[in-house]
Amino acid sequence: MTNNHQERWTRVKGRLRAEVGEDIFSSWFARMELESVESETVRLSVPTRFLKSWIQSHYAERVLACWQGEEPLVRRIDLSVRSTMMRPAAAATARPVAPAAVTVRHDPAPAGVGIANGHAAASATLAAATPAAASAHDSFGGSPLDPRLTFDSFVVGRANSLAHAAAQQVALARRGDPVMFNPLYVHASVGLGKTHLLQAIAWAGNAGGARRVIYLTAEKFVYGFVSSLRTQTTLAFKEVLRATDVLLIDDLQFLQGKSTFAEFSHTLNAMIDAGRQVVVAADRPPLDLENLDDRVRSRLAGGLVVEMGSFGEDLRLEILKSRVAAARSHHAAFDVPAPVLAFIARSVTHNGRDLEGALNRLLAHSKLTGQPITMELAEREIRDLVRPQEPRKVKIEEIQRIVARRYNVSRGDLLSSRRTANVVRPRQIAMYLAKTLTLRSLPEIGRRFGGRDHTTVLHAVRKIENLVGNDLALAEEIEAIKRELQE
Ligand SMILES: Nc1ncnc2c1ncn2[C@@H]1O[C@H](COP(=O)(O)OP(=O)(O)OP(=O)(O)O)[C@@H](O)[C@H]1O
Repeated sequence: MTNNHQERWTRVKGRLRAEVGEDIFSSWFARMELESVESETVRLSVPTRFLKSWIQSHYAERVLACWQGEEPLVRRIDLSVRSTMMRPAAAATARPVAPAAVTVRHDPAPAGVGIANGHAAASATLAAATPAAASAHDSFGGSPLDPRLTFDSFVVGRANSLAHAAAQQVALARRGDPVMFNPLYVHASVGLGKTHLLQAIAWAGNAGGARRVIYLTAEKFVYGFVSSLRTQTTLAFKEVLRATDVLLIDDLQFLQGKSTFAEFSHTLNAMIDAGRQVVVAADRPPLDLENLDDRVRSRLAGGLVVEMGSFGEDLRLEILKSRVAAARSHHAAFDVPAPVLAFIARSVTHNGRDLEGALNRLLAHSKLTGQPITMELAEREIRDLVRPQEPRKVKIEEIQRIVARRYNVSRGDLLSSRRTANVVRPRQIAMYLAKTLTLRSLPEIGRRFGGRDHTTVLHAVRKIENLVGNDLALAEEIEAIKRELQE
């Protein structure tokens, strides 16, 4: 590599620094090095996989554009993770890492509105995301962490206060402290903050460096296990997992494969028995996880199970305000009038992701046109995010309770093996409603009705379907139960 290349690299870094600001530059690019320049390809390296994937997903185009600003012929940036084994000199001349106190903020590009301190109380005790914590986490083989997802940026409201408090407790515990809830199981529908909360625990838990906290998506757990089987290093994989103080598993509903379940079950048991903390997030309660065997399911249900409910309007408004504040730290001209924020909080009711999407559109508009955000503009921009009210989600237990009450039997009767006519018909109606009003499969419904076979459920569903076609009174009765369940 020539001096010429190095000089160019210095200028490219200057451009990058000017574009993203000193904080972001020192957090993400300070340890990036030029490896070589070969005709149209520039090869760069970073020390960790986490840095690589973060830069690739958030700054790839920007790095390329900065190179092209210096050298128009460059077409491709090839980013690799450099091995410290191969380059001992690199360690000796290591550049200063960004100071631990730097709060990493997200690139202010329209695609991502950063998040500001939404919950001031947490910030005094829980450290913010730092590259140091990220690379520690990365070296344990965890899934990539998003520096925006910290306790600081997690807004607390009625829907999530219990989950938040439990998560903080886990994050603040010290090695050797008695484990209070194990496992901590958090469930919520899509986009209500499960990943945010788990990653906040990972950032805060790893910040002090005293404990080993690993965040893994279920997908990564499967991948880690399968690839360790392939390379015959399963023992090493197990050892890494079992040597962690806190294991965070996200999206458990995606866990796949019989041997992976067995491995998950061993890991869970080994960790809990050794007094180490496990935190699991999923989109449904443990009892509804159809793929797991009963022992794992009951072990998961045996700790603290917390549901995060849907956001109320107040919480939505607070989340929006905190995001506007974060965006303003990059783009000071971004001002969303209070009535517009109130309108979004009232209309975009679905989840955190839609709220983020709504604000991103307004931010993009503000950046690209420089025009003020008006109510008219907001109504136009977020029209497709305003969804009609979805019918309330119905739980199988509720169906059983309401059907039992209406037909004057007990819920226990519905689950029992009794076959008297006064119990058989309500049981069939309840199974029919479970199939038509929930997304549960036939085997799952069978299990929830006292461990019955799926063919029994199928028979019940068909039976009631036939009856309602001919029996008006029964059809009306079932409609009334449905209305009661949807209220
Ligand atoms: N309480 C909160 N405070 C601030 N932002 C939140 C909160 N809850 C959710 N969000 C934001 O909403 C978006 C979606 O959240 P997240 O990815 O954590 O949801 P999830 O429950 O894990 O969803 P999925 O089931 O799809 O995995 C993220 O941008 C997240 O930061």
